[in-house]
Amino acid sequence: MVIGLTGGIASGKSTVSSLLKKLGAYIIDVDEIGRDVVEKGEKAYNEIVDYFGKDILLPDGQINRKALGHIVFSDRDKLNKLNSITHPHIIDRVKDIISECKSKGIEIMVVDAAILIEMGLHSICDIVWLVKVDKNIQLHRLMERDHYSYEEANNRIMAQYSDEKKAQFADVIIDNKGTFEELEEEVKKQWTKIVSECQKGRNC
Ligand SMILES: CC(C)(COP(=O)(O)OP(=O)(O)OC[C@H]1O[C@@H](n2cnc3c(N)ncnc32)[C@H](O)[C@@H]1O)[C@@H](O)C(=O)NCCC(=O)NCCS
Ligand SMILES: Nc1ncnc2c1ncn2[C@@H]1O[C@H](COP(=O)(O)OP(=O)(O)OP(=O)(O)O)[C@@H](O)[C@H]1O
Repeated sequence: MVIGLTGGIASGKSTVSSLLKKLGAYIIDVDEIGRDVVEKGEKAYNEIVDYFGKDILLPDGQINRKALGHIVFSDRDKLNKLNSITHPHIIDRVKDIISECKSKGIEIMVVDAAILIEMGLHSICDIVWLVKVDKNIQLHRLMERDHYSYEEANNRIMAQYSDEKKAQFADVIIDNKGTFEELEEEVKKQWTKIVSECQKGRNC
């Protein structure tokens, strides 16, 4: 069973995936893979430097993610370019990890990605969970967590599909407007359903 876990930036996906990890799921963190594929020496690195120039490099030659983020989240064409360079490598790696997990007999995998649907990764998942959150709460949590200005936070939110659009692809919707305890209770409830489906032999 491959669960696609999506939701806008700062909706609470990492919080949900830590709970799922404790419950026994194997977590595939797509942000982490995205960081790996742009490391110096990795496949996407040269293409990014060729297109964006050496100004986006740190003194040690690594990509300055803060600077690159600043550029792409305020210019849609440049974000599309960065996506066209990085996404094929990220998708390949996610598929490889899923195959490896399956060959090791791991039963429940979670693909945690804010832009799971935008990347088309939902098509390789058996079920999609959406963590949704009211935009004002999202803005507040994002500005607090990453110390972004209102404009920076809003640009990042606007670079992703809305919850309404994501909901069209979701099998399960978790509303994260409440407390951590309420979120944990909902995650456990959904987990119990998945485990019972697996025991009945569906999707697993
Ligand atoms: C633009 C970059 C350099 C900014 O790096 P930074 O360290 O500041 O952010 P980080 O990678 O930790 O991402 C933070 C959040 O931004 C959002 N985000 C990241 N990339 C994108 C994108 N291409 N489109 C929309 N939102 C995105 C996600 O919600 C993510 O959780 C980096 O995000 C990047 O290389 N993105 C392209 C690869 C990608 O799509 N990764 C995300 C897969 S889910
Ligand atoms: N129910 C909640 N109540 C209060 N704060 C919360 C709740 N859920 C998550 N948060 C906080 O909101 C912030 C965003 O949550 P989290 O990091 O899990 O989001 P995310 O969807 O993984 O973000 P990203 O897309 O950037 O990876 C964090 O600071 C987290 O502690």
